[in-house]
Amino acid sequence: MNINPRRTPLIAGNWKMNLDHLQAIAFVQKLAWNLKDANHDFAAVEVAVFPPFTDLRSVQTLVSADKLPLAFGAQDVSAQDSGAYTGEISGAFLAQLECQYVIIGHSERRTLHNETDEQVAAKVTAALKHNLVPLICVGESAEDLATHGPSAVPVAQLRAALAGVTNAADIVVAYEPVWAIGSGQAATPEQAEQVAAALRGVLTETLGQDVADKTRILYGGSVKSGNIAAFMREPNVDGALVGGASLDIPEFSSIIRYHKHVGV
Ligand SMILES: O=C(CO)COP(=O)(O)O
Repeated sequence: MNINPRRTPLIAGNWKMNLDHLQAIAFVQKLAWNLKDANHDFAAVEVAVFPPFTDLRSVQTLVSADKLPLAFGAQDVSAQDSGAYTGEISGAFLAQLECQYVIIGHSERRTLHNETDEQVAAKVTAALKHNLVPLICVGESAEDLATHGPSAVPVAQLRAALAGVTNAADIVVAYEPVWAIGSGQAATPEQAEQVAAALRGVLTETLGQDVADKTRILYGGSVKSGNIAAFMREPNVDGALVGGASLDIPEFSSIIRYHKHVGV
């Protein structure tokens, strides 16, 4: 288990394009009750949800009114602040909605929307400008893995994403191998650790030891309640970015409470 006191584990749920704003309210309420009933210690394992843009105002209102100990964020952000960018969402708007985090460079953005490393870097800079913590996603495809080995592509993607980051910024990195996303075939904990260690090396190189020590690196790709504990035992894995399983309250709650039900 990760015992680095500088890194609070983070379990994050990326809802992708699921749950409308009414469903989001019911879901977040139930998730919070479920975790409260289970006496979840939010200071020991942080929980964040990433609903679609159209849900964020509803989630913010609920979290704020009921003082729920849940963090939330958006699934993407514009590199621009404002102007003639139809369909884009400014980091300023997300900050006004009290989003703490924003996912940047998810593989579905990179592959389905041809998002480049340069665009990812510009979005990271924009997020930091608006005091949002960028949750930077990196990961190799099955072809990349066969051609370049396990860490070359994620390492290059992270270097590129940090191009405009100069100071000791608050960031989170998620290693999500493309072949493991939604496939039911998760990486092994050893594979995740190998890449996470290489990514921490990039953080040390670019932002210094202190930032590298306190930055959380998550694993994502077919995380379930049955495999989370093994990932969390790895020294460089500080949490998970969960897709499908984050939409099932008992399952997501079980992932969040990984140390209870499997005795890590
Ligand atoms: O893409 C993911 C989270 O961002 C992972 O998705 P799954 O957990 O559904 O594999």
